[in-house]
Formats: sequence, structure tokens, C-alpha cells
Amino acid sequence: MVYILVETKQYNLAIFASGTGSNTKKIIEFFEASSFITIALIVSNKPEAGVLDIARANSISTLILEKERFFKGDAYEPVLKEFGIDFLVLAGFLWKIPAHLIHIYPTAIINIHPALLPDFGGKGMYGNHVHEAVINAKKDKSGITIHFVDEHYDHGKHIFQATCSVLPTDTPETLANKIHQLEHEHFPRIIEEVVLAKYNLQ
Ligand SMILES: Nc1nc2c(c(=O)[nH]1)N[C@@H](CN(C=O)c1ccc(C(=O)N[C@@H](CCC(=O)O)C(=O)O)cc1)CN2
Ligand SMILES: NCC(=O)N[C@@H]1O[C@H](COP(=O)([O-])[O-])[C@@H](O)[C@H]1O
Repeated sequence: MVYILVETKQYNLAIFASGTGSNTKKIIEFFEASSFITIALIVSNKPEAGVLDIARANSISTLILEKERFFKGDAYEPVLKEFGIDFLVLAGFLWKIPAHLIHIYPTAIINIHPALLPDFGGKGMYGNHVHEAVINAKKDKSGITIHFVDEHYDHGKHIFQATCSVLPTDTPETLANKIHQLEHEHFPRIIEEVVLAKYNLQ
């Protein structure tokens, strides 16, 4: 009997997040049994972020960013390479990814934005600030946008959008809940589709 050992390449993802980490939790759960994709690192700029507790509960390595090194130094490139990171996922990360990292990871950084870009994006548009702006603009729908990351905020090529209704009775909190439901439903699957397509792993 001849046995042939076929090694499957694992693609390592780093998730960048600054907050609670509900999206990160869903992404970890989604890829738990994946043959191709591993969540190898959770990166945050906030040492007290809840996402780091989620990382530790799942025995995933963490990296806390220092502003100076991230923006004016090597942007932690050696650390990302040491972890064999192939792809970056931004899930509520509140700093701008510097051009240096974007050049190292071309079409390999994606972000989720809690609104229907190009509206309600850009500097200052994060978290409940986004939902407040949508409600103040009296929009009857909002949603999510998943996009490639370029050197500007919320400007990269769109990958996916999904919508939800905005009722006159909605508050930023009730709208945030609807948006989170959309994010949890779609983001993990879209990440998988993008990574598999990029590395021809259909
Ligand atoms: N190069 C890029 N970096 C990042 C992008 C991007 O599209 N290109 N997306 C953001 C995520 N994001 C919206 O989806 C976003 C996050 C934060 C801000 C913002 O205004 N941040 C403040 C700082 C807030 C803080 O430190 O607490 C700021 O820059 O003054 C806007 C949009 C992730 N990175
Ligand atoms: N502009 C960036 C932005 O506002 N991102 C948003 O931060 C939240 C993080 O939630 P989580 O920490 O529970 O995943 C998500 O709603 C995400 O769309």
C-alpha cells in the first residue's frame, strides 16, 4: 500500500479590533473547523479591550499595538511575519492602517463598516457615531459594507453590502443591534469567500 502525504497550506488570519469583539467571536467560531484558514493572532490598540478576553478564552495569541511603532516604525511587520500572517481582517479597529502595511498586504486587508458606504464613512465615523448620523439624516434604511482596505478610511473597493430598515422609533442602540445581527450573519462567510478566492482554494 502506497500512502501519499498531502500537506494542506493553512492561511493565517490576524483580526484587528479595538472593542468588545462580538464579530471576532463569530469569526473564531466560524473557522474553528476550517481546513484552510486559522485565526492566528488578535491585534488591538486597547489593552483593556474585551476582544482580548475572547482571544485568551480561545487560546489565540494577542498583540497590543503601541502608537509610535505602529505609525512611525515598522508597523509590526516583523511580528506579523513571525506569525505567518497572510491576511488581515479589521473588525471594529479604530486606527488607520498605515500605507506600509497596505503595501505588504495588497488586497489582503478587509474591513467591515456599519453603514452603507459611501455614505456615513470617513474620519470620525465609527461605532454609535455612525448610527447617530444615519438616524439624524432620517434614513429609512442602513446596513453593512465589507470592503478592501486602502490608505484612506472607508474608501476601498466594496465586496459586499446588506441592508436593514431604520424605523422612526430606532435609537443608535437599537440600530446597532440590527447592524450587529447583519455583521454576525455575513462577515465570517465573506471573509472565507475572499480568502479562498485570493488563494484559488474554491
Ligand atoms: N487605511 C485604513 N485603515 C482603516 C480603515 C480603512 O478603510 N482604511 N477602516 C477603519 C475602520 N473604520 C471604519 O470602518 C474607521 C475606524 C476609525 C475611524 C476614526 O475616525 N478613528 C479616529 C480615532 C478613534 C480612536 O482612536 O478611538 C481617528 O482616526 O481620529 C474611522 C473609520 C480601520 N482602519
Ligand atoms: N468604522 C469602524 C466601525 O465602526 N466598526 C464597527 O465596530 C463594531 C465592532 O463591534 P464588535 O467589537 O462587537 O465586533 C462593528 O459594528 C463594526 O462594524
